[in-house]
Amino acid sequence: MMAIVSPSLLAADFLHLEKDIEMINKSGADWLHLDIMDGMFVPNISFGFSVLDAIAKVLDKPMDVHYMTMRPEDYIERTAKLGAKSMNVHIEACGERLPDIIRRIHTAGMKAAVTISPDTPVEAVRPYINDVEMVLVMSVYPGFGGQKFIEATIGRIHALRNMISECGSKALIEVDGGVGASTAPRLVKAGCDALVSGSYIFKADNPIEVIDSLKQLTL
Ligand SMILES: O=C(CO)[C@@H](O)[C@H](O)COP(=O)(O)O
Ligand SMILES: [Fe+2]
Repeated sequence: MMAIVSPSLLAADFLHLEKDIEMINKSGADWLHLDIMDGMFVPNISFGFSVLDAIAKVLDKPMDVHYMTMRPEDYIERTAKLGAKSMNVHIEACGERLPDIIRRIHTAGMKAAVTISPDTPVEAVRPYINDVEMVLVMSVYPGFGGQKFIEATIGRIHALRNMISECGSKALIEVDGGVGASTAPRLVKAGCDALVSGSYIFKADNPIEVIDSLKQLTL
């Protein structure tokens, strides 16, 4: 099976977003990854619904929305209205509200992904592993694109892959941060199903070729 590729729009040219969305539509990308930040959960602010609404009108690919916000549950219905495929919420932000948030994401018709930052033990997702469609593993500290990949992520992916098979879960594993030529093949080998990649794709001379090269990585 080919790797799922989800380019992260955070690294796009925000003055010419339409051009980048058209490139994504033409490319072999499976999803488009959209990073929402609130300046509280992470020390940065990205973009909000006015931008998401505009993108939804021209995008042909499913939206993979990554909420780096303290209260992602306040935006479940609006995210579903956009037509988003999945909503990724951080376990560190949701705490004991997580089971209810997962239920509400499902009721709104979306897939739910539980997301873990680099310092959160993989074991923290075990209670939810049979309730979510995906686990998003951060391989950088959330908040900014273009950071260096944290090597310990490879071992975390192995551990998560084992947990998923032990529990008979169907959850996909997605990884986000510093994914590029030297890290992607090792991540896929360790058990990742889906690769989020921002700078490596959008800063390339030929992003469509880069997306294809990531897709060629077989699971
Ligand atoms: O969620 C985030 C950052 O918080 C990511 O989605 C980044 O946007 C990935 O960018 P690169 O590390 O691939 O440049
Ligand atoms: Fe992200």
